[in-house]
Amino acid sequence: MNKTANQMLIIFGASGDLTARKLIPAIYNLYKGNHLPENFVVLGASRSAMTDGEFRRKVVQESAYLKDVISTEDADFVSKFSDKIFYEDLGSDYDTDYDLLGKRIGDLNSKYHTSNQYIFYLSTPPSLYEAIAKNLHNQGLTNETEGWKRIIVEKPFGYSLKTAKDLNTGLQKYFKEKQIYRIDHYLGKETVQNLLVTRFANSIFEPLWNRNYIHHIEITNAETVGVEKRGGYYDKSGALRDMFQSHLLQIVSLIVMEPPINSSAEEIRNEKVKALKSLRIMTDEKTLFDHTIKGQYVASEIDGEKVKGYREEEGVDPNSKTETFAAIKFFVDNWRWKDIPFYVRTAKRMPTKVTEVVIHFKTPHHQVFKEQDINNKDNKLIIRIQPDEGILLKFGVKVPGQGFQVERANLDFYYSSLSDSNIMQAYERLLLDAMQGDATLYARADEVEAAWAFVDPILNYWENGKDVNTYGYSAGVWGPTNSDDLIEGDYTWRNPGPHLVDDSGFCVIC
Ligand SMILES: NC(=O)C1=CN([C@@H]2O[C@H](COP(=O)(O)OP(=O)(O)OC[C@H]3O[C@@H](n4cnc5c(N)ncnc54)[C@H](OP(=O)(O)O)[C@@H]3O)[C@@H](O)[C@H]2O)C=CC1
Ligand SMILES: O=C1O[C@H](COP(=O)(O)O)[C@@H](O)[C@H](O)[C@H]1O
Repeated sequence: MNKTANQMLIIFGASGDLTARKLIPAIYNLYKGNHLPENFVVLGASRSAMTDGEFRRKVVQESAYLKDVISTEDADFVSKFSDKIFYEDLGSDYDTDYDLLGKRIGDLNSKYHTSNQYIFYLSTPPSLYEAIAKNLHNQGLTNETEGWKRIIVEKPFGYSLKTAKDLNTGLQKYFKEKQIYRIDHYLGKETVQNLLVTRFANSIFEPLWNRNYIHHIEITNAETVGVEKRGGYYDKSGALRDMFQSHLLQIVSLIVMEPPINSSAEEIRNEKVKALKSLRIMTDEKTLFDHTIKGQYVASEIDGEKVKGYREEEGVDPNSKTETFAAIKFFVDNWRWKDIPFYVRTAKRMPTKVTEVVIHFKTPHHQVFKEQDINNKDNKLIIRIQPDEGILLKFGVKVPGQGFQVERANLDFYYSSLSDSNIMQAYERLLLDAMQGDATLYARADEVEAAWAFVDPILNYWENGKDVNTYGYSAGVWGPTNSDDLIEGDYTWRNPGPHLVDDSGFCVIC
């Protein structure tokens, strides 16, 4: 394991939700797991007026996200952790001079020996990224003559291809690309990283991982929750920008990519960029009409409880056409994947929370056993990203008795069965990587732009095209009924339950 050097983490937008809900709990767990260096401090910065003590109380002692954890800890231990946290009020906006902030960073650096090594974490609206970068630069805080400097930026990284390019250009005026870490918390999930290992550390899958053996690929990302308190943000974003452009295209790139020559950040990211660039961009309205479906949840009852429709949510325009369901069919124009359809859907207010990838293999080219029905014909490899993380291979076995009746059996692996199943949460893993200077699990500028290049025409069509429908679906079902029509042939979406293997699943033949 790499050693983590002395450093300071400076969080902008520190008064916000992400800092309290994800960042400070992640840092706490890293501290507890002994992953932080001896000389390490966190400095929160935002416009809200707070003292160090008030900020510590907000994000540690009184934090709803740490309360349960710290209640079981020794008070001294918690207090030692709190002592590493500081706060600086930025004044009325993020684009004034940073003299006071610069001085505070300098003072903390001298007192706590953080070796002029700084990570700036931008947990603010993206419209502030360039101004923050410029002001840091003006303070000499981007200069690496003494100690490295890194900047982590949160999603959404852009609103379109153009805005993503503008953001890249804006940041690159003040930071070199190697200093910029674009976070995508799905890349911090063990099971997403395991896509690389499953493919490239085994010789049994890769020979089959192509158009000769794979019939189609299906990815489902479903959440039971609605937009919760983020209606204002979500209504301007929608499922395609919120989940598909970032997290799901990251997963797609790991499935599509060619083997990298080694596991370095640059080699892996080079292959991911090539993969994203090979997605066939849909330009004509007919293809966009046939291959994309958008939907929106309407009021319904789930388990006897009334659930609001999307348009009734706080912060949402009552006439909104923003999608809470998106399903896209697309092709990949390269040697490996020619003509193999990919189906990806993401949605809120689904029956269960699940993210999984299903690789559907082709049926044997000659049918020896005629009794096999369509659902039992194809071998499937199901890679469960969350929850009940694991992998399931479905294959045909003979039903005992006369004749050759074929049924499906399961070969399964669960992460929970590993002896060291203490899986680091995504933000912990990603923060630790950035602290150690490993950008493998962060998106590079060209990667983000390639993803936007694919998504932009769909968004343009959905926003301005002819005959675009936003189909309603009741909260608690698997989206608009016509979303099954997207899938070619006799196939439908696999609508999974909360567990990798469903109720009938643990028997050998099922
Ligand atoms: N919360 C989450 O689960 C996730 C968040 N993100 C991203 O992380 C970033 C931060 O998110 P989150 O903490 O939820 O956001 P919040 O709105 O809760 O916090 C952002 C902070 O930024 C400061 N701020 C400055 N200008 C503005 C402005 N115009 N509008 C709102 N806040 C402003 C505010 O602090 P002050 O007024 O004190 O300066 C605020 O506390 C965003 O880019 C978001 O998209 C990404 C994934 C998940
Ligand atoms: O980035 C986001 O992700 C969450 C889903 O994350 P998960 O780790 O719980 O799968 C989603 O709810 C949110 O809308 C989106 O902004």
